[in-house]
Amino acid sequence: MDQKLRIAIQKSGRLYDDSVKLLKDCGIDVKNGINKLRTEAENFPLEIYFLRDDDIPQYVEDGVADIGIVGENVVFEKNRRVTAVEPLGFGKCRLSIAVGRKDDYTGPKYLEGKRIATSYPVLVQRFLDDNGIRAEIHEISGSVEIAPGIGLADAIVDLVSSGSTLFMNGLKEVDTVLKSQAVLIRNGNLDEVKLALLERLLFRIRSVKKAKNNKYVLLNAPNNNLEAIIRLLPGMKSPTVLPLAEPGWSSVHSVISEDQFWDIIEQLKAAGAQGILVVPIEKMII
Ligand SMILES: Nc1ncnc2c1ncn2[C@@H]1O[C@H](COP(=O)(O)OP(=O)(O)OP(=O)(O)O)[C@@H](O)[C@H]1O
Ligand SMILES: O=P(O)(O)OC[C@H]1O[C@H](OP(=O)(O)OP(=O)(O)O)[C@H](O)[C@@H]1O
Ligand SMILES: [Mg+2]
Repeated sequence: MDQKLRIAIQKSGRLYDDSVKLLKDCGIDVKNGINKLRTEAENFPLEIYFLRDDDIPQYVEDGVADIGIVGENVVFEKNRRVTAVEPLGFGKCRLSIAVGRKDDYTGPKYLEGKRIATSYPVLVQRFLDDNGIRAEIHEISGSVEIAPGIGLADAIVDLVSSGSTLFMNGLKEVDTVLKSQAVLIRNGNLDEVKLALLERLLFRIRSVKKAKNNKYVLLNAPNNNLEAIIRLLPGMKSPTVLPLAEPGWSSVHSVISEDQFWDIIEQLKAAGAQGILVVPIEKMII
């Protein structure tokens, strides 16, 4: 039987939708029957295990799964011997310290002698050690934001993205212990066949990521300023330039990265570009 790469992803929760979508965007069909914890992709040699995210680093270290998708926060907390191969750009959050809205946090020293509730005792202890602080850690597995309000702790360390959970519970974010996003991790001892499958998958993941970070741009440029406009547009090799039916004008096609996008568009307009169309890219193979 041909070997399959075994991937562990979260069964349900914050990373589930994006993990399945990433595989779909890579052209891999994942059929997840309700409550089915294991499935096989139809068009790629991939077997998918649906697990609690906390367990994924251990499964990958033990080689029960070859690769996994999990938050960096969990990878660092669990401290398993796995290799992070690719950041995935979703599940972005931060592990932050929060205290009561009226508390006067002055810096890490504020935590000296205090009680801290968290689901991340390892990362919190490391933060305390790095800052030379002694404090009492209360490990709880969820609903951490409730702890100060019910007298269980003076401060918490928990995941934050919009900050609305903290706000709803009368807390404020005062310091960040770790910034995190979902990553692809792998077992350290994959054989050649598995490594080749991983390379195929990674190639697809990188193409999908690149496409998300870039836009296809089409615009009309006056020929008398074409050189200046082309200089603003690097493109994958160089921009495509086609003559328009109207004399004196050209159609210019190119690719712009998301982070430079608005800057370049403003400069293009200033250089006389008109009818600028911006189109999402589905895959980008370089
Ligand atoms: N508010 C958030 N915004 C963005 N990403 C988040 C947020 N909260 C958590 N994450 C990321 O998603 C991961 C999974 O979060 P989730 O809350 O679903 O975990 P969980 O409750 O521990 O799930 P499980 O049942 O699998 O143990 C976290 O480890 C983190 O990497
Ligand atoms: O800053 P916010 O956008 O409010 O997000 C923060 C919340 O998100 C996560 O919980 P989640 O909603 O995933 O629930 P869970 O802890 O029950 O898994 C995290 O544990 C926080 O409680
Ligand atoms: Mg969990």
